[in-house]
Amino acid sequence: MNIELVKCHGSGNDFIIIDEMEGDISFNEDERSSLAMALCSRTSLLGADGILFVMPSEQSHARMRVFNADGSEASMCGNGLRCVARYASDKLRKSKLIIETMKANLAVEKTEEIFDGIPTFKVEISPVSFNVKDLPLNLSWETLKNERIVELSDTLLFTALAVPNPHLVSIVESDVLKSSVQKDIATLVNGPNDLFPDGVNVSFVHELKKGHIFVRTFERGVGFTNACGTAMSASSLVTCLNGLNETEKEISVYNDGGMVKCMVHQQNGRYQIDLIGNGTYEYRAEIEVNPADFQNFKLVNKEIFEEETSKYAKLQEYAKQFVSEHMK
Ligand SMILES: N[C@@H](CCC[C@H](N)C(=O)O)C(=O)O
Repeated sequence: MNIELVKCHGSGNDFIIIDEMEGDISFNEDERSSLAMALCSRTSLLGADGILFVMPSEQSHARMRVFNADGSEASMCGNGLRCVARYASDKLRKSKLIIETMKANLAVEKTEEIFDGIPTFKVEISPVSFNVKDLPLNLSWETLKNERIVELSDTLLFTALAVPNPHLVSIVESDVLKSSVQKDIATLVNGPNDLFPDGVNVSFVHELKKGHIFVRTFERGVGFTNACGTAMSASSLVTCLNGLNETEKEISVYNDGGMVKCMVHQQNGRYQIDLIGNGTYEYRAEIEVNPADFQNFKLVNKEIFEEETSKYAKLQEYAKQFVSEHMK
């Protein structure tokens, strides 16, 4: 069979978009997982952090399912939702849409450019829960906010939250950020362990200056990525809870792949975060696959979006410069 795809990224967190809207291709659950492992492998002809399947929805304009590079399915993906927002808004010619995800129907919209010439999308990140059961995190307390987990570190303070995929966030100094501590902790909680039976995305956050933070994430099912949208949203909320930032005020979130903006809203005791950033097309391609052997797929053609890539490089350069000037 032949599959047409679009390679897209949000802050350098890159995805293969496969469109199942028309019903001319579809996969069973094992095939989706095997396809993700085969196409996302960095040694393959494509390579990505995950696959985004765009499907028809009965209640929304489209449905997104996200599979990590290791073949596991995640309940949400913030950078991926911006990519799907771009794809679906181009396809359906609508600038505001609702996208069905595993646990919620989320509002997305094309918005003012975050940087010159960069197609920009605002996506809703919700629901948010601090209940450890929702990650799940096996602790006897109901929530974990700025607490030690002695099995992981004697000194760091962690906050656990589901947005609704699971996140463990710690605000750290730059020496900790530059050390191997994050990798060691993330490897532990994403292997066989009693605390996080389903694994967890682990983020270290560093304040660059008021209203500007740096976030690096080790993603469940992938490893370190250039950025993780749900993690940057969760981290922005954690900085508000810690008094570093304020709700209803824009927070610039820098990452290894660029920069996004987040705004945390609180209404009737519930949090919701706006994640605003690029949805950049890298290329369009067609592959030929044998469903019994996805790994040996052939690349039939590839059309690169040079202009988008070069415009995005300017944003990346700006973000890199800002981080190097403000990292204490
Ligand atoms: N990169 C994504 C999150 C993808 C899913 C995550 N690895 C998980 O397993 O929860 C984002 O931008 O949010």
